[in-house]
Amino acid sequence: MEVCYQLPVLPLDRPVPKHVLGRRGAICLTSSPILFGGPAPRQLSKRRGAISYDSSDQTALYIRMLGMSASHRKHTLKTPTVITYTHMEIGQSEAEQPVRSVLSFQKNLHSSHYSRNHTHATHHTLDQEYIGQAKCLLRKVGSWSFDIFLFDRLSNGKSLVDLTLHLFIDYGLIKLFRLDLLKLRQFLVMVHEAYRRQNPYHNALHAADVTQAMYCYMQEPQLSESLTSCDILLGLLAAATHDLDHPGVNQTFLIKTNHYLASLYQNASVLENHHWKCAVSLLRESGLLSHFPSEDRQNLEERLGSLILATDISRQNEYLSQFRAHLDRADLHLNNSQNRHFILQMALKCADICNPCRPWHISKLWSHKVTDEFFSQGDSEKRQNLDVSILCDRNANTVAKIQIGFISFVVEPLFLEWARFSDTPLSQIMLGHMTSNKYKWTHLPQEDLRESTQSTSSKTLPQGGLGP
Ligand SMILES: Nc1ncnc2c1ncn2[C@@H]1O[C@@H]2COP(=O)(O)O[C@H]2[C@H]1O
Repeated sequence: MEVCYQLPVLPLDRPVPKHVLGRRGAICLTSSPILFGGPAPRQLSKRRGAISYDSSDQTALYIRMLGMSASHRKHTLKTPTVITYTHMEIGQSEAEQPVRSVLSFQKNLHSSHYSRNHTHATHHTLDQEYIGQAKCLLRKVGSWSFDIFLFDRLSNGKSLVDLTLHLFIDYGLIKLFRLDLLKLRQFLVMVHEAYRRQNPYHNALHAADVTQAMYCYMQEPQLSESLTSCDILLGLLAAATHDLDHPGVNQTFLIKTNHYLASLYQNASVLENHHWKCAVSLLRESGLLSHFPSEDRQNLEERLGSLILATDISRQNEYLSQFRAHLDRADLHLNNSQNRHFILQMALKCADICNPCRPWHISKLWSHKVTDEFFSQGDSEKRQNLDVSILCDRNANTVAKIQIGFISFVVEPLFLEWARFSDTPLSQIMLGHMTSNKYKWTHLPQEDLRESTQSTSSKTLPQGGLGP
């Protein structure tokens, strides 16, 4: 359906004057040949070169330990198509798989507990539903010390839905893009449901955390002055959906267990391609963007893919070298749409692995969660007589050891470059937490680290709780 946009014509390739928007800058209309119909970002059309797997540098080694293998890399960016996914329970035999695995991805969502019980709630806007404390906390959504664990509890475990909806409203995206609030909420509920709650780390809470971090980065001066409405829409959508239906194991595991996703995506960015296709699938099913001209919709889906694929940690060095080269040449001009897209990719990459840069009481919780997931993959590998992935062997690792390696070889190199690009108080705060967290993992006795894993946020919950 063609849509008649009746909002005033705004400059499409420039940030929108603040007075047009109210509180937020950088909003403009859709249907822009620049934003939607323009040439696909360079990363979309180009086949990737090989990552420095052969390099002996420690960063490459660490990244390889995160579960990628050079021989499996063959990058292609697939054309978005709607694929009906089934939930395969990784590590289980066909016979062990629960009945829901034979349902389609969408049917699963529709028949889910959450969807059934929240259909009527879609008549409410976010703020109407909020209890006072969650609402209060949301006022600090732009703060780096925002406690997503506490917010998740206050929002009855649906932090991803509430936080993302709040940001859409806050940015004025609903009006600007003529979004249907009910469809938006339904879409976000479907996104929430498509994350697997049994994963210790790759679940909806991680997506909420990444979305909040992405918001912080998009609020940084350079970005907030230059991002367009489409960039913002994409940034939020990509952050919220970037790990959809994550199975809780890495690509190597999928490859060595002959999982169908590995063959579907030819062993290249298997998980990221899956997350992207799930996101496209949910976008189409929800009809959220059905009023956009099809060319714009397609462009948005492709850009969404390019952002989500950038979160493939095995390609860290590739992106980092590009970033470094741009910074050395000082040629990242954010009035250029391709440069803005690249910065959004880097921002999403930072948001995805920013947990070691959070305050200690939050950061250490993520560290334990991600390690739980690694170790549970290792246990499954042992049960199946497979080689145990290095970081996944609970007998050969400690949380502290993993954290020190991850911070030194993956997080620090990325955030140092980010701070070069965005030399702001936030960047200094993140580097400060990162350094002090690394110090704690290095110097605190193991017993102290174990004792301190209880979230301060869980202690601040009101008596009686707020539901399941
Ligand atoms: N605190 C952490 N410690 C160790 N590895 C991490 C941590 N946070 C994120 N990661 C890894 O970084 C990866 C980023 O991409 P994935 O989400 O696929 O998987 C993530 C984990 O493997």
